[in-house]
Amino acid sequence: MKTSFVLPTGIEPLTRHPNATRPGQKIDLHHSMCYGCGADAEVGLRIAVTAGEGLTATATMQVENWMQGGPGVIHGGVLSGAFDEVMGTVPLLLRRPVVTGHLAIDYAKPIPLGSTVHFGCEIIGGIGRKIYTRSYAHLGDPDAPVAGAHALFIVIDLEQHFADYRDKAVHPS
Ligand SMILES: CCCCCCCCCCCCCC(=O)SCCNC(=O)CCNC(=O)[C@H](O)C(C)(C)COP(=O)(O)OP(=O)(O)OC[C@H]1O[C@@H](n2cnc3c(N)ncnc32)[C@H](O)[C@@H]1OP(=O)(O)O
Repeated sequence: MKTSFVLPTGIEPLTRHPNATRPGQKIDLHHSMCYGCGADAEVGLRIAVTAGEGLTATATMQVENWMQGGPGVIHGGVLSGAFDEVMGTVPLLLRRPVVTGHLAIDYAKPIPLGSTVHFGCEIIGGIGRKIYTRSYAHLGDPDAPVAGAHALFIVIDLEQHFADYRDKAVHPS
């Protein structure tokens, strides 16, 4: 798939954490009110990410009517959010919390409402706190991708990063 994302030189291979979620098992919820994965979110993508071998994962998302952009097809921003969620979850296989620094999406085909989007994702490697990932999406045939993505995630100190915002957090009612 065509992309203008340029990977830097010097990316080092990374290693799966020995206690990471086993292949075939769902990677634990980030939190239940998360727009990307939360079961209690008022509006959300409800994406479940399954660990694969090594530093890979898969996920699916149902394309619901509220996700419409152009007539009959998914909004590009929704797809972008889905890629962010899928790729942002995979660094949990390293047991390292991250936030997105840079996200680049390549849209190859329109995705109709009612589709099931299948995602594949892998960690390419890292440099210091920077973790590079790539992902692709298809509608059932992995040889016919409808979109692709690359992202740079930055490892954070979870407590420190959100310290100034926790009083704004919403909780399940
Ligand atoms: C979300 C909760 C986490 C829990 C995990 C559960 C997973 C659930 C899934 C969640 C999925 C959803 C996830 C979401 O949606 S996360 C929500 C969206 N993202 C954010 O809100 C992040 C906002 N940004 C920041 O907080 C800071 O800018 C961060 C923390 C990212 C870096 O600020 P910090 O002061 O700490 O570090 P630094 O500035 O020295 O940068 C460090 C290095 O990175 C390089 N760099 C930085 N930006 C870019 C860039 N754009 N292109 C290229 N490079 C970039 C930078 O040059 C440096 O490299 P080097 O000079 O050292 O070589």
